[in-house]
Amino acid sequence: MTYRVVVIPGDGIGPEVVAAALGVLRKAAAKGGVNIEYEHCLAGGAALDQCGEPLPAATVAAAKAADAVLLGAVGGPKWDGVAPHLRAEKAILGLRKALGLYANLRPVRVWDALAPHSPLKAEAVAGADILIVRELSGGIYYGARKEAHVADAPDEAWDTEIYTAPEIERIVRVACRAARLRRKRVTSVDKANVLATSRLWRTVAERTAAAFPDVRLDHLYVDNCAMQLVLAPKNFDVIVTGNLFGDILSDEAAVLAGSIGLLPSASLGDGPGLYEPIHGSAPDIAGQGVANPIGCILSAAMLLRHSLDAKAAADAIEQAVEAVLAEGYRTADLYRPGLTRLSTEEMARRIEEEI
Ligand SMILES: NC(=O)c1ccc[n+]([C@@H]2O[C@H](COP(=O)([O-])OP(=O)(O)OC[C@H]3O[C@@H](n4cnc5c(N)ncnc54)[C@H](O)[C@@H]3O)[C@@H](O)[C@H]2O)c1
Ligand SMILES: CC(C)[C@H](C(=O)O)[C@@H](O)C(=O)O
Ligand SMILES: [Mg+2]
Repeated sequence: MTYRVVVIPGDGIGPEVVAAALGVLRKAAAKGGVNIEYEHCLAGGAALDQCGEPLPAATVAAAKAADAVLLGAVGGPKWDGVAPHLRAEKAILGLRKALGLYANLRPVRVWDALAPHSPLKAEAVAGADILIVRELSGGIYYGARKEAHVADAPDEAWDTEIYTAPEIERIVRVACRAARLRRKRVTSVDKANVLATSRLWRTVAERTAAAFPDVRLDHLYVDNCAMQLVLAPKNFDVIVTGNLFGDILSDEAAVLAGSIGLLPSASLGDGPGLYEPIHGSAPDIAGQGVANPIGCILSAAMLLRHSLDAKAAADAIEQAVEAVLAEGYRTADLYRPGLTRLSTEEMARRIEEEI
């Protein structure tokens, strides 16, 4: 059979890391006998420039009809002044909603070769291996808001956080199932000392996890979690949390790994999955060929594993990344004297060769 993958390069470093990841994906798929047809689509600022809207209907239709979507990143200062409904970031939020992607898996793995790169103590981060399970289709991202174009000088704005019990149940189930395949611990993160949504979250998390007696559930307030993540990252196995807290904690956790350019993600629902690095369009380094493509490359590995049932090809990519890092190859974000510095494209080619 032939799988269909929609490719959305997006903006800034998006097209650079997606080109790199596609080379690696093609190599791993060819070696593993996985047939893939690719269709390139527009979203974000690139779509706004070409079609006048950040998420064209054709992109949504193609994504819905595909087996999976690989996305780079969207947004950037060029489009920051547009009306709220035209913001490039709306493309991501719209796509997640249209595809019903409620479970965002953000694995944070500290590769042995990179522990010394962390600004934290190498012995504190070495071996840390955390899976952040972020609720992706609800919460404050999608609640009602009062919003006006800043150009109209509004004097008030608000956002609303809503969570329902079924939304919380299904994401906690995802976390518990994932924990069963790992170290059987789930930390649910909320702000239940202040927020009503968090108090519901905590109650429903307890109730849901009771059906997984082999999994140990504990709770942390998000402010404490932010601190514990950098103090004692090895105490975490699976973290399950809401949309906004998951967004923030995953960028923080990238510091453990050494660079945000390393972290992949899978966004899953009942249809095609969306795979993207957790970083943004990095306008400060776009166009220089220095972006770290590994987050996007590992997202392609997650795509193979979760949407194309191609575990061996996914493993091959992850092993190649580990080997290339162990051999001392680094993009600019992780470069140190004595190691070998590679461009975005060179890093991708090195990983392809390793496969
Ligand atoms: N999924 C997405 O498309 C997504 C995610 C986050 C941010 N954004 C958008 O991206 C734009 C820029 O956001 P930001 O600057 O806050 O976050 P960012 O993640 O783009 O960049 C933060 C910092 O990390 C660095 N960085 C990011 N990716 C890197 C990589 N692969 N290799 C090396 N360094 C890397 C950047 O150079 C920058 O210094 C904004 O418009 C934002 O809304 C999009
Ligand atoms: C671009 C933005 C909408 C997005 C989010 O907040 O979900 C990003 O930060 C992410 O982490 O994927
Ligand atoms: Mg983010």
